[in-house]
Amino acid sequence: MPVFEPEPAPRAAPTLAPLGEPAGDLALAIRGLTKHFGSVTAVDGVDLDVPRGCFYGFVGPNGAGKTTTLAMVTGLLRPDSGTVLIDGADVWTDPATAKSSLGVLPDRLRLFDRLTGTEFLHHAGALHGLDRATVARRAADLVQAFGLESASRRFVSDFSAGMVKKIAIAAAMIHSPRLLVLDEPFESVDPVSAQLVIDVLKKFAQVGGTVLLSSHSMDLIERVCDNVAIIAEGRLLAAGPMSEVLDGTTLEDRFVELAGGATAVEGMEWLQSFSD
Ligand SMILES: Nc1ncnc2c1ncn2[C@@H]1O[C@H](COP(=O)(O)OP(=O)(O)OP(=O)(O)O)[C@@H](O)[C@H]1O
Repeated sequence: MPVFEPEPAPRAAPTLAPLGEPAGDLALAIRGLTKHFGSVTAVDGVDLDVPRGCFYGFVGPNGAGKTTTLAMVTGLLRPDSGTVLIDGADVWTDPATAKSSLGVLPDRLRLFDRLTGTEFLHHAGALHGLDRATVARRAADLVQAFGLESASRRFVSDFSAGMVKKIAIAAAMIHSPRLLVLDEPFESVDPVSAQLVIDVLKKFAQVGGTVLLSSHSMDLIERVCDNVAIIAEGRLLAAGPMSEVLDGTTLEDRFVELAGGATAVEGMEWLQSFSD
C-alpha cells in the first residue's frame, strides 16, 4: 500500500551516535534543547539521536517535559536554545524541508470536526500538496488499516476519543512521512484498537519509517519499542536501545529507579477514618 512506503533506509546500528556532529543516518538529531516557562525549566539541555527505521519510546513522569520536547521537535514551540534536525534539515531554519518529512500527532490536538473522517483525511492530504487521486487512494487505505470504515462518513465531532486519535494518526501519515512524532497516541484508545495502530506503525517502521512516541504505558513501550528515552525534570536520564537501557530489569522498574515515584503514602491516616 502506498501510504506505508517511505524511501527504504538502512536500519542503523543499535547504538547512540556520539553526541557532537549528528551522523547522517539519523531520522532525528536533537542537541542542547532547552525551554523555560518563567522560573520553570521544562526542558534542560536535551541531546537525543533517533536512528532511521527505529521505534523510539519517550517516557517520563507527569510534568517531565515530554510534551514540551516533542512540541519543540515538531516546530510547534520555539526553543530557548538548541537545535533539531529532521533528516538533516533544521526545523527552525529550514522548516519547509524538515516538515515535509514529518508527520505529527500533537498533544491536545484540535481537529476540524465539522468534516467527516474521509473529508478530514482529504484536507490533510491537500495541505501536503497531494493530488486528489493519490489522497483518495491513501485515505481509503488508512480508513481500512485503522478500522474506521463505519466512521468515515460521520462528522469527526461525533467520534469517540479513541476514534479521534486514530483519524489524527491517519492524517499524520497520509503524506508518507519519514518520521512520525506521536504524543500519547494510545491515550483513550482501547487495547484492540491500540494493537491495530501498533500494527500499522510497525509496518511503517519495517519499510524504513521512524516512529517517536510518548506514552505512560511502560508495558506497551517495552513491548513495542526497540529504543527508549527516559526523561525527568527536563533532563534525559537514559536513552538508547531498549536492552541496554533496561539492563536486565523491566522498563517500569528502571523508570522508578531513575525517575523516582515509588514513595509510600504517608501522613494520610485520616483516609482510613471514613466519614461514618
Ligand atoms: N505553556 C506552559 N506554560 C507554563 N508552564 C508550562 C507550559 N507547558 C508546560 N509547562 C510546564 O513545563 C513542565 C513540563 O511539562 P510537559 O507538559 O512538557 O510535561 P509532560 O512530561 O508532557 O507531562 P505529562 O506526562 O503530565 O503530560 C511542567 O512543569 C509544566 O507545568
